[in-house]
Amino acid sequence: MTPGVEELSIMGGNNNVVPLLPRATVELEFRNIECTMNMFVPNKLRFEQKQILKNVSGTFKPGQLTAIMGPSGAGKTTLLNILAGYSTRGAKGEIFINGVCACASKSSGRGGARYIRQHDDLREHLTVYEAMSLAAALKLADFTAHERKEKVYEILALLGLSGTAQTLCRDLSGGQRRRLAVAFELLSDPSLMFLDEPTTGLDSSASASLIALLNSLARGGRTLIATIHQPSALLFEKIDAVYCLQSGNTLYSGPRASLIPALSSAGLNCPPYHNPADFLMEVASGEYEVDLVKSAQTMAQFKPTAIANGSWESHIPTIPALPSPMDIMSSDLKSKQTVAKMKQKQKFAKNIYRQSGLLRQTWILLYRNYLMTTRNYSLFMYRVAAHVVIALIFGYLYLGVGSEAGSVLGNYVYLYGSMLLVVYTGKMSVTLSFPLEMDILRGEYFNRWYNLGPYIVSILAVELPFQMISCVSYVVLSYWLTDNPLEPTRATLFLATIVATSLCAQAWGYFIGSTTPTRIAVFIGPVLACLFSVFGFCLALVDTPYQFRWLHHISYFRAGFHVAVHSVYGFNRTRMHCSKEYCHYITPKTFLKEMDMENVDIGGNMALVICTTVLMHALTAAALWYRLNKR
Ligand SMILES: Nc1ncnc2c1ncn2[C@@H]1O[C@H](COP(=O)(O)OP(=O)(O)OP(=O)(O)O)[C@@H](O)[C@H]1O
Repeated sequence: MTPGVEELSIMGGNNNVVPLLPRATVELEFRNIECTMNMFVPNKLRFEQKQILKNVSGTFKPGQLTAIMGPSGAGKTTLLNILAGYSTRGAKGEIFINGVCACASKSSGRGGARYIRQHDDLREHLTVYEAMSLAAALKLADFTAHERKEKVYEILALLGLSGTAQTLCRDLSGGQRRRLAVAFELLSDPSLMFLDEPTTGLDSSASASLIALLNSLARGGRTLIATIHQPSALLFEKIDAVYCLQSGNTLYSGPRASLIPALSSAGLNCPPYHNPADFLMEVASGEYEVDLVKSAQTMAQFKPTAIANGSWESHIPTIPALPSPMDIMSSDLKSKQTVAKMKQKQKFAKNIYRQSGLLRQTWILLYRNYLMTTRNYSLFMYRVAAHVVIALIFGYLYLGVGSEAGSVLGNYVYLYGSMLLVVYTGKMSVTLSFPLEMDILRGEYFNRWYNLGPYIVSILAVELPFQMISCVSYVVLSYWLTDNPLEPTRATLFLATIVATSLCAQAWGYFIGSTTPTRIAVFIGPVLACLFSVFGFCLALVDTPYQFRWLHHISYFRAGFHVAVHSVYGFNRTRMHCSKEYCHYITPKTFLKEMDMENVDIGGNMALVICTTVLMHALTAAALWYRLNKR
């Protein structure tokens, strides 16, 4: 199959047409796709194999909007995910993009495919224009700022979103959210687009306008494939081709216009004035007592020439089609200026939709995070306020214990409590929030907005300072209230240890959040923090059973805590003030000796904390890469 070449244009609101490029059309063919998953059967307490797709084949053509239909659980999303390369677990078979074979089990965007998921996770605190501009900056490296701006406005106009340009994404309606999700991907003008249930949750008018839009995009030469549950007759008319699944088998594959005649050929006659889509779903759900395997075979042999004179669909009202980008261009191409502009663009047609470089991506993502943070600073304020409140409470409970020889154990508990606090806040804030971020990251990464490295840097560049500021606000206040030594070396070392340990816990939080489902992460995080905290606080190394000593050595909590205690009582601190008759720990050295902290290797312990932090971030990056690339 030779890819056709289409010339497209999208018109801006100001009649200033920026021609889009000659774009190869994509024909997608798939053969013998199977999908088998291992499912845990609780009653039998074992895994069993479930075949979700059974040898399905078909072809999706450019210039058409194809609907994958079928009853719930028929395998629509599974097929869409495999075809898009979005999730290919358990898949087998062959997929051909313009005749070039790609293994179905390989997870990657097929032929630059874009995938729009059912849950359009948007960056809620950006306006529509900001979100689009930032996406354009990431995706369109070779466009000038002016061209990008023009293109953003053109696409917003095309999708009927011009009026919402300054609206925050969180305030958009369901239909507008879906259209914005499509708008993001149109920036790079993909030839192949997959949409998972784009109309779910929309009312009939929003669904109609979205399907009309998809139809007009398909007319521009794109191959559009969408899973659709049960379209109304009005929506169904806007669909060009239907691929119907029934329990993992193909029931019907062909033009929408041939559906009813094909069903008739298998003895399944759609009642007059009945929505053909509803009828198809009733057949696929087994409401008619027919052998569906035989019916599917008969329909597969049906030749479209047998279509009746169209009377079967004459009762369906016609929706006026949106002007397609092709139509728009054909009229505007008359302008010489436009042709010149197009020729100029054609020179670098192959690279025009090049993703930005890594440094630029980092910069754009940092700016995006900065914008979102400034709009949603309450979260940051709550976090700092919580640390300040705890500092005041601890400061009040342990007031002045740091300078008093009789209160050394009280101060020891304050130091332990401080360490525990920063470890928990550092870890849990990201352990729980990162899984929410995963979904949106998965979508943007799959659709090639950016690389993983810049994304991680941009996230850490916001989270690290947040946690540092929170820790500093806690330490400064509580350390002062507890009257611990204010000598610069001791105070700085204490602060540095607390911050470093908190950041290490945060790195653990990222690792747990990126590798475990939230339900498991909520207890794995605290359990690990608790386990590590035991070593070094209540349990000296000599008292630790041999089989657990490795935990003592790798515990970042122990390392940080020992340095913190040493910074307060070590470095030959002189005798302390004793307001009682007898103070056992009047010499700080006695206390350190009894706590098995007399010889703390400051450098070694700090190195352990820092290396663990780096290691956990590296493991998080590796885990994320694996999850995003091996789907
Ligand atoms: N990861 C999985 N492990 C085991 N079974 C799965 C998995 N994902 C999907 N399935 C099963 O595969 C079948 C098809 O699922 P799929 O989501 O593709 O159906 P669908 O046609 O899109 O359904 P719906 O319209 O309800 O979304 C279902 O029975 C589902 O339980």
